[in-house]
Amino acid sequence: MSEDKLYPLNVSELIEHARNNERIARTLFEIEVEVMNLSDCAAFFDRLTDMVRERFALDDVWLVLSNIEANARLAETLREQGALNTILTVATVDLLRLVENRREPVLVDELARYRQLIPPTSRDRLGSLAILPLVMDDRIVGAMILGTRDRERYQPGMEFFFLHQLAVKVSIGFSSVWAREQLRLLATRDALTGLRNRRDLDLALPQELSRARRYGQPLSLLFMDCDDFKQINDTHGHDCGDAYLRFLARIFISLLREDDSVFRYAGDEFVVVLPNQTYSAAQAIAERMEAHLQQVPFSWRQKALVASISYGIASTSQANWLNAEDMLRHADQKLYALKRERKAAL
Ligand SMILES: Nc1nc2c(ncn2[C@@H]2O[C@H](COP(=O)(O)OP(=O)(O)OP(=O)(O)O)[C@@H](O)[C@H]2O)c(=O)[nH]1
Repeated sequence: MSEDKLYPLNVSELIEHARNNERIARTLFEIEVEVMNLSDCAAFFDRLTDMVRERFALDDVWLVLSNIEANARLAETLREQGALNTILTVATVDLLRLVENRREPVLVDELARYRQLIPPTSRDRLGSLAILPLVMDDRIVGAMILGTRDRERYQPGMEFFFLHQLAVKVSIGFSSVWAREQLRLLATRDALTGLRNRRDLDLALPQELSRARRYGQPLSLLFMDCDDFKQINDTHGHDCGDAYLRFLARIFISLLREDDSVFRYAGDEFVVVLPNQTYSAAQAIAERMEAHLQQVPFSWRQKALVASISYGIASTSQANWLNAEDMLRHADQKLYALKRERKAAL
């Protein structure tokens, strides 16, 4: 995207200039159409940076996010969704200083000062940059950066009308894909623990079951419930109960594999879906969780509370479940049978 011929001197140059501008405008429109309907942030960002790099013959295009609190969720979402292109994180003060706190593109051909905005692998090969501030909710939250080996291509003081247009389109596009993403998160996540919620389990479990059937693989699930959770609330307060549930969620996630999923089913009940795991593997996981909770107490205001859970297992390696509800009900019944057994033994 070169906009260096601002005042052509003759008619043929003027026509060429107009044609060039038309080409750029068309390309920008094509990029906008292509990325407009992408529904997740990583797909939006990957497609956008690939297209900008290809269509404008750039050497590198990447995203920089400032380290403000609001970006942590965005960065995590991009990571979870497996964004393939480079994303750098920089301190907000540094970013604002380097883009001079402006919402317009910054063109630079002296790169030393901007090193922290450039991926290490590109630092020694680029000659100039166009830094396009990314604005969300009226705040500069990052930048999309266009890098080229050509030192002449982006120079301070150059006209940047189309780059500015691109920056605005990127900001609007990113804001709307992120808003859609957050709506989806609100609908599928439990607000207290950040785990997937029951509604998401209702969608995911039938899919996992039919996938397991199709590929002839086992599928197991654990239905888990905290023991005497009401007593924790009653003795230490609701805040402690909330923190305890968040603690459990972190422990469960840390002990599971990437393919496994944990859901908060209700109050103090959790469901773990274990694709490709047999009954005995599920049993081993549940025992590992119990043992871990015995060893790592939850600490609340200098007190160590030992969390304990009961669980029930349902597995396709034991029965040929016709549907997800039956499987879930079976695991729930097993859980309560174990609870009764444990209480009777006290
Ligand atoms: N702090 C907190 N408490 C919750 C939340 N959701 C549900 N609860 C409480 O969880 C408690 C669950 O109590 P019970 O179902 O009797 O379970 P329990 O005390 O663990 O008893 P057993 O399951 O028989 O061991 C209730 O007191 C609910 O008020 C929450 O989000 N935060």
